[in-house]
Amino acid sequence: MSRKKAAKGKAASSSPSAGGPTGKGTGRAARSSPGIVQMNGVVHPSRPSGSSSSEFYDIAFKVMLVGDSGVGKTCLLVRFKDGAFLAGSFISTVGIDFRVICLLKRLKRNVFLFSVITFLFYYLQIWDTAGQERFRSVTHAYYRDAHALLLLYDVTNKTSFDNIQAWLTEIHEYAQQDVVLMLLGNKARHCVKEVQNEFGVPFMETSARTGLNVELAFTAVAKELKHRSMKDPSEKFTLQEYVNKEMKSTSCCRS
Ligand SMILES: Nc1nc2c(ncn2[C@@H]2O[C@H](COP(=O)(O)OP(=O)(O)OP(=O)(O)O)[C@@H](O)[C@H]2O)c(=O)[nH]1
Repeated sequence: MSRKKAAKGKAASSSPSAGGPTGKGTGRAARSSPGIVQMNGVVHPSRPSGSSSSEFYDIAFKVMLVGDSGVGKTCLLVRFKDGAFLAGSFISTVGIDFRVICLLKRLKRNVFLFSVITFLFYYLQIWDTAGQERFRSVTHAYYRDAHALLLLYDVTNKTSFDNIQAWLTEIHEYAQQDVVLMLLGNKARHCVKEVQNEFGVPFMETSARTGLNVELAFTAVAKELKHRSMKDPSEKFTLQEYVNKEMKSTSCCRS
């Protein structure tokens, strides 16, 4: 169990399969009562009451946060899940931990003369890994069934940037070939509208401290995963284009 999480009373897991549901349509297994989804001790609001279950379906994806120790993986996850910044002394993650986050998408369809609103639930099972070298063999085991990887570096720490290539090599070796990959430059101090990167993977800057682009990073990955799972070739979606468009349309200069 992660010391960091233990200190904060969060659940942790010790085996790659202990996380429960991943993959399309399996996110319902741990629902305990109407309105509540409980997965490994983490409780989330469920579907709106009074709605027919046939109107809904769930998709669960396993997303992993990887990158050097101290780049802000845990803080990014906490910012996304709780909307707060973990300030204070830095306690490194030990091993691996995960949290389940429910994203709700409102879909409007026209059926005859009526507009039908349905809700699509995505369960993102987000795994926070230890960045320290000594835990690398443990985290490799979890890459295999990850649907998406968010690779973080710290924009204020050149070594963490220099290590990206090594991380990419590792990812190509252990993760699935079609894994969704996104590079995040965390601890950004300014609003960055659009940045190119030399690694040929979708990229954006984030700040767990201010919240800059944090939600966008996760929702963009969820959208890409959803798009792939729908297998609808008529619907074109490009992760980098989506991110660039969203960044242009939002006023993100908050740091
Ligand atoms: N200024 C700033 N500091 C940050 C940001 N994100 C994280 N930090 C700080 O960076 C330090 C490391 O953050 P963590 O989230 O614990 O780093 P980690 O990547 O999970 O580290 P490991 O668990 O060792 O892999 C902490 O002191 C955080 O407060 C950010 O966006 N801006």
